[in-house]
Amino acid sequence: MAVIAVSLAGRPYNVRVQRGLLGDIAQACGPRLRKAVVPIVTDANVHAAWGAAVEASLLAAGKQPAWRVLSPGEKTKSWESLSALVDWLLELEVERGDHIIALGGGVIGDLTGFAASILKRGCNFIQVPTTLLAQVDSSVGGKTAINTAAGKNLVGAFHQPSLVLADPDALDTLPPREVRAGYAEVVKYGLLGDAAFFDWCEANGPALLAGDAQARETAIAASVEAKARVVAEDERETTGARALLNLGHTFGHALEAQTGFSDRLLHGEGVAMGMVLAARYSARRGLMAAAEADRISAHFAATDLPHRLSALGLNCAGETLVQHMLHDKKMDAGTLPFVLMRGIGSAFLAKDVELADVARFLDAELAV
Ligand SMILES: NC(=O)c1ccc[n+]([C@@H]2O[C@H](COP(=O)([O-])OP(=O)(O)OC[C@H]3O[C@@H](n4cnc5c(N)ncnc54)[C@H](O)[C@@H]3O)[C@@H](O)[C@H]2O)c1
Ligand SMILES: O=C(O)C(=O)C[C@@H](O)[C@H](O)[C@H](O)COP(=O)(O)O
Ligand SMILES: [Zn+2]
Repeated sequence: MAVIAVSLAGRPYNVRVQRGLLGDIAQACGPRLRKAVVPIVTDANVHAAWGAAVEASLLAAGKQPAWRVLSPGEKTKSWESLSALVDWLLELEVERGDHIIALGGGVIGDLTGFAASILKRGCNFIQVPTTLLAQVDSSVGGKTAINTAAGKNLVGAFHQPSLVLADPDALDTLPPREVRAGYAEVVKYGLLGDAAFFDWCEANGPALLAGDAQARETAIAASVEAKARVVAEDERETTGARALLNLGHTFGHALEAQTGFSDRLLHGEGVAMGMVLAARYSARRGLMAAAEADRISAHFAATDLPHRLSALGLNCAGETLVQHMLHDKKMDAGTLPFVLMRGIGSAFLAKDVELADVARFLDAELAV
């Protein structure tokens, strides 16, 4: 069990990592659930797996869950879902001081957090992440968003939850492919700033993916601690510190867009591929030893995550991927800063990257 504080001036909150939390959710939320009716947003898979346990806990505490069960998948992060969700919350007469519960993966957390941010100019919400990705990354830090036709997370807000409840047992029902996708974001913390944690991933990643409870808890707590530190330093991604959490994402989001935000490539899979590309591009520019980039690629090969661009079957040119990148939120006065690496554990923001060079690099990667 771990409790990690996200230290934001005036709005600190805790992330509780504890087995069995889902069956004890009413207790864990405590007086935050101040009314008899508790709005819970989830998706159909999560509801089928964990709805009964959550409902039993609430009923035992004299609460009545009001369920909003959405379609699983990235396409649910849309204007349509947002609009319908906000209308539903208004019908429920949710007040600013109430807490909306987001029970699910990053899709549910991002959408519900965004709805909470705009409802009555800002309502409380509690993140109850049920995927590895959401437990190690998306439930913490307050980035909320939907996708639009132009790209990924292009409409959203910074809106922090008031509590995060991460139950590692929730991962028992998560499909292995989703566990692997979430694991990519775990590895990210090692690559961006903690070489020893990457060593830990190499040694323990396979056990984690095989279901080792101790490895999971260790990875979740270490990841949340790393993210909480960065978020406390640069909540709104203004100083450059938080931008490092975007390692692999400029490439990854372009790949997600090119594959139509579909099951062809999950977010975490795109990030794994994107981190390999960031490493290989860093090596190409002489910033990082090629052997280090190969080591990253080998770890994703060993954990069955994407590591070769040509294997994705994209059937497009590098320039097409670069066009997607032009929508990246890091774009600044016509230039796009890239998170590159000087080595494993040493990511930095490079502001001198030429997109034409990135397109040539991607053409070469698409060809091997
Ligand atoms: N806000 C952030 O800081 C941040 C960080 C990383 C990723 N994200 C976003 O998160 C999203 C990806 O999140 P995700 O990988 O959690 O995907 P997801 O929310 O789509 O969940 C993955 C799949 O697992 C199912 N599922 C969830 N929990 C389950 C459980 N316990 N048992 C069985 N099935 C379960 C879901 O129904 C879905 O089919 C992307 O949109 C990404 O952009 C946001
Ligand atoms: O919390 C952050 O900051 C991150 O960048 C975490 C990422 O894993 C996450 O996918 C985030 O949503 C990407 O942010 P974006 O600003 O590029 O949409
Ligand atoms: Zn991500």
